[in-house]
Amino acid sequence: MSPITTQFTSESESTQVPVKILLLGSGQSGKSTILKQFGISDAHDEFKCGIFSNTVDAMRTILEMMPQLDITADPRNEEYCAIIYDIPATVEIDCFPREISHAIKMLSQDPGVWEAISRFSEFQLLDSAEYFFDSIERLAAENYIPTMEDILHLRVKTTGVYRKELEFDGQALIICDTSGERCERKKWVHCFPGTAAVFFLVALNDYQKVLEEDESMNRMNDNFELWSTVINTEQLKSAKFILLFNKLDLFIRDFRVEIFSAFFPDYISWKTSTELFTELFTDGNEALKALAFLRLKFLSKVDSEREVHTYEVSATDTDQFRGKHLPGYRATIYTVQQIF
Ligand SMILES: Nc1nc2c(ncn2[C@@H]2O[C@H](COP(=O)(O)OP(=O)(O)OP(=O)(O)O)[C@@H](O)[C@H]2O)c(=O)[nH]1
Ligand SMILES: [Mg+2]
Repeated sequence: MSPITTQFTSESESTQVPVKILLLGSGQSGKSTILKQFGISDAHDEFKCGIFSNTVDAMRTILEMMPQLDITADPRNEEYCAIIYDIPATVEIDCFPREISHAIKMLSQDPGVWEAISRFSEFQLLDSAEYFFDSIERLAAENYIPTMEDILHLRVKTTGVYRKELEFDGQALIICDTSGERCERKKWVHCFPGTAAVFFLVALNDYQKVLEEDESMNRMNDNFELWSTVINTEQLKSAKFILLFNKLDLFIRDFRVEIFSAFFPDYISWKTSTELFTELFTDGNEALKALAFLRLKFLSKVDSEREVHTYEVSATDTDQFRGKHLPGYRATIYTVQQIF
């Protein structure tokens, strides 16, 4: 049995007494994606429409941002830009018209579009944009049925609180998935009574982004403030806390030490002294050093008597969730199932 459920089971009178778990964290930290890992076991047709809208919306956002970023698309792709612009904003399609999928395919090969994607920190771009663009031919196939991986990449903003009852590893659980958007966080308080554990999610790549609802606020700073508030909340004093550092795949893929150290000016001196005095960093992976630093930053906001478990995950990674070891990752990385 996994570490968290083992604790709950030994403490609760019976495995049939449901254990209440809250998923908290800022918008897009991956709360609903974690929950999907428990709720969906197979491919599902009903997610098609959302996947198509995510794909079209992401391409439209990029095209709309390109003039502001001073980037132009290849003039030969103008007709494809026009096709994307012509799709009504609220369109609900459950299969990709050939014309649209072809336009997305051609545009996703445009160097201007690539450049805009590489400057994702300057605007609000869906983390799954590249995943969907890379999969466009498969998504547009006549007999397409979304895979588990597609569904995990789908972004649907949560509103209010979504409560799910399930049995996991023989233990009855009630999982409350909340909305992380600032204006929705006041609703969290209604879920606090009876909470056994809080899973607080932080998207590791947030240091490169600003909030959608307040573009003057860096998302990592918002995470620090939110974490300090939540961990010190009186009504959650007896709950166990699990700090989940999510989007490890994107953090490692996009890690740039100069951006990270510009955001955390004390990082380089910390790294240098840690390298001198410990053997922690023998594998030389820069992103994992930064991860160790971030973990300390978050834990520094916690009272010394308080126990907090930390894990790093990629909530969309089905290979990881099948328990495979990923090369270059530390052996201590758990799957979400293992953590529960
Ligand atoms: N690549 C990658 N994408 C992720 C990961 N976790 C979540 N995502 C994507 O990030 C987006 C946001 O995830 P959600 O689970 O909807 O985030 P949330 O915390 O529920 O957001 P709100 O409902 O707005 O509070 C989705 O498109 C997910 O597919 C991850 O570990 N890696
Ligand atoms: Mg959600």
